[in-house]
Amino acid sequence: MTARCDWLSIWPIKASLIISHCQLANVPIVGSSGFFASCWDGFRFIRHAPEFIQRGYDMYPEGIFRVARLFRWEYVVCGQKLIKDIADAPEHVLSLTEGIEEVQDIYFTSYSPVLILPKFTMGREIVENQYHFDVVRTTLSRNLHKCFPDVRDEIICAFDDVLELEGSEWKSYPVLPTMMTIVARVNNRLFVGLPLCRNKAYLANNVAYTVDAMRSANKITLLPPFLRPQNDFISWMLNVADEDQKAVLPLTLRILSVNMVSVHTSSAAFTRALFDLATYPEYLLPMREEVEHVMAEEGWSKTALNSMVKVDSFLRESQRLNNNGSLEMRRKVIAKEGFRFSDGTFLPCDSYLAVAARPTHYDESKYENAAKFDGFRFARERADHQANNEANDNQDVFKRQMISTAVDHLPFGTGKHACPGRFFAATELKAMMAHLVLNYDVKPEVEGIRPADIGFSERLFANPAGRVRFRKRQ
Ligand code: HEM
Repeated sequence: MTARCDWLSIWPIKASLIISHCQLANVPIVGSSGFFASCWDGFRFIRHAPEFIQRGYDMYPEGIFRVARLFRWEYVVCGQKLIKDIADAPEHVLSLTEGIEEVQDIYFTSYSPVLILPKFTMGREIVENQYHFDVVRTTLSRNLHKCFPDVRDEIICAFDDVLELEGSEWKSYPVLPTMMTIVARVNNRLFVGLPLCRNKAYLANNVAYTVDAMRSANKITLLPPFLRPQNDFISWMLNVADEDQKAVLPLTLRILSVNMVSVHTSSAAFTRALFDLATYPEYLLPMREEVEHVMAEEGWSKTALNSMVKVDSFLRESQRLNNNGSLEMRRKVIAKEGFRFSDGTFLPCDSYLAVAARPTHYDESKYENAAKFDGFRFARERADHQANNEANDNQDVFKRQMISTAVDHLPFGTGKHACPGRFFAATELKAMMAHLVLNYDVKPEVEGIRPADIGFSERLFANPAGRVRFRKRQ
């Protein structure tokens, strides 16, 4: 099952690259190895990627296989040990930025527009100096406690303004665009503060280009530091940016970049959780009771969210089953000397690889009844974990919370590039879910039917037309 190279002279694109792979990468192929047959597989992959990847996973659950894409091979990595090799590899060996650039020509991954758009529209500076990601990693996460009242305030106002519910009426909403509006407002309360975060033109422009953010940044940079407003992302960036990065345009591009990386991902995750809630309504009351109980004991705070173990478990389970697609953790080997996995498999420089995330999440050896939505599976595990630790007087932290990444739980990736925004995302989504179950009733548009994800190649998108009905809690 090794690659044959005789046809490569007529392969129009990247032939030299593929030739070098033929010579060096001794990795089994899932699909066909002949030229025309693998071209055909490249096309078939667009419609049947999940089947190809699942088939490979079933054959090599602890190994690496490759599948033909239109113009290249994709190396797909499975199993705890090898995923950990990727997780531990530094950017100058396995590059996330370059791994993602390739797929952008065809479509955006959920989190990657920020990583690719810069190359074409914002200049290399934003890619080469990613200090705004360090701000996400450090200051943003550190400020979540302090900023939580703002986040909560924005959640309440945004749900009120966007859902516009009166009395006991049920209203049906397309979930994805509705949640995108809410998430964009909540995120921007933290990124640029009031009143800009509620400015419709600004929010709408965000996915295009943020003219208003530019104006706002313009005004802010004109102010002396002690007059600069608030505790928000712009002010955190101003604290660490080099002098030449404090100008309006660079700051605006960074805000745009953080918006792009955060709005789509968080709204897609919440949309899917809502589809799950409408499909399995039996989870609503237990979560409502939990939120009421925690509120009564602790009030609304970031710390109180830690006690909402059912809400946390529900969101984690929803992410497990509804990942963005079959593959995650895309990388390109950029080290000239290539990359060797701990099992000895060698991938040459310029190889593209990714992890078989969805098959991992659906693997029966990793999760009991893996294909079944079990919203409180992690809450039960947490209770067991606590009971055992009390018995052993052991202070081990429970590692299956929404923010915990692992080689068998990859919605945020894992390792060196694990999503640094997940602490904010989890805070926001848990607070939104708590607010929702406390204040609204939810039911599906069509009883028993969950809006199907839209698949393209290995990607899965939350159905943008999928609707759910809401009314004020009765
Ligand atoms: C539910 C919401 C989110 C999901 C599912 C998600 C998912 C991901 C994934 C899968 C990666 C790539 C990991 C890898 O390849 O190893 C990533 C990277 C990243 N995410 Fe998120 N993300 C979310 C929210 C956010 C938010 C809210 C922010 C910012 C405030 C953010 C900022 C980033 C950044 C900066 C990176 C690049 C990290 C790096 O290059 O090392 N994400 N995210």
